[in-house]
Amino acid sequence: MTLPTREAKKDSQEEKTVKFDIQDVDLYYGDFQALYNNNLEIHEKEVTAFIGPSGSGKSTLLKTLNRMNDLVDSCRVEGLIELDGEDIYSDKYNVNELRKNVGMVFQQPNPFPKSIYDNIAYGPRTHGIKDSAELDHIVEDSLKKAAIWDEVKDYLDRNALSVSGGQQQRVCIARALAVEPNVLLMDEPTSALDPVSTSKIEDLIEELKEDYTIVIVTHNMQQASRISDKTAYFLSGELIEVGPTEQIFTNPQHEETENYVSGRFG
Ligand SMILES: Nc1ncnc2c1ncn2[C@@H]1O[C@H](COP(=O)(O)OP(=O)(O)OP(=O)(O)O)[C@@H](O)[C@H]1O
Repeated sequence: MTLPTREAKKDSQEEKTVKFDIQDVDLYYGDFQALYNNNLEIHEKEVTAFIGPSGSGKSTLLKTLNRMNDLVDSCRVEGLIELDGEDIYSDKYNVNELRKNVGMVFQQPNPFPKSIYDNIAYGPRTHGIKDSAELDHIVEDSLKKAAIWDEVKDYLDRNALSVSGGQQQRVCIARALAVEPNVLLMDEPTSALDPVSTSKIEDLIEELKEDYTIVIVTHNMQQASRISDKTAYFLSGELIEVGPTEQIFTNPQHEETENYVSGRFG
């Protein structure tokens, strides 16, 4: 079921379309409060980076955006998170549809122990696509979008776990793209990769933002400054500051942000 969409909200100052509108979000794991009153707009076809020290809540907020946190029994979310103007935590919201629209890529490349082809075809098949020519087309198109087609096109039957870590991560990105999401969530997608693979993924992210809204958690501040349009700084579950990346790195408004981006934190 596709939910009706209201006219997308625009950010009044920037005239950008708001993809996610996060309002007054508190999140608890049992008695422990991990997020405090987070308010944030994520704009369409931009890269938004979440930065901050370990345990500050970056991954937790990221996972609220496709309800991955539903898998944690003790987790409770309060507040409002809208995607294209619809409350994604409403009882009426279709979570399968949400996860199709909002794909996720993790820190450790996690291809299925199957062929490269079957990794990419898995999602489309579960959504009912059986025609082999159509699947072939989706596999090729997704691998091309993830900038790995040329490297694997002659080895599509090879087990995805047998290619390099950097290639595995691009296979995982292709797998996420195969179900035609419009948002990609990336949780430290390059932290397990060497510098060359990291640079390939960064180039890819730059290309993908033409078509997708991307939210990336990263510990690498140079990476955030290289690839993101907006940066959000988190500390102890609070969103301290969000703004254009250049401003956050050169002229932050809060002392805590300044301390972190200048490396004086701790
Ligand atoms: N499943 C869970 N159950 C209980 N507490 C959790 C769970 N996941 C995260 N937490 C806690 O919530 C807080 C925020 O964690 P989170 O992983 O979101 O931080 P982070 O900023 O992404 O950290 P890192 O950079 O180390 O990945 C931490 O105190 C963490 O221990």
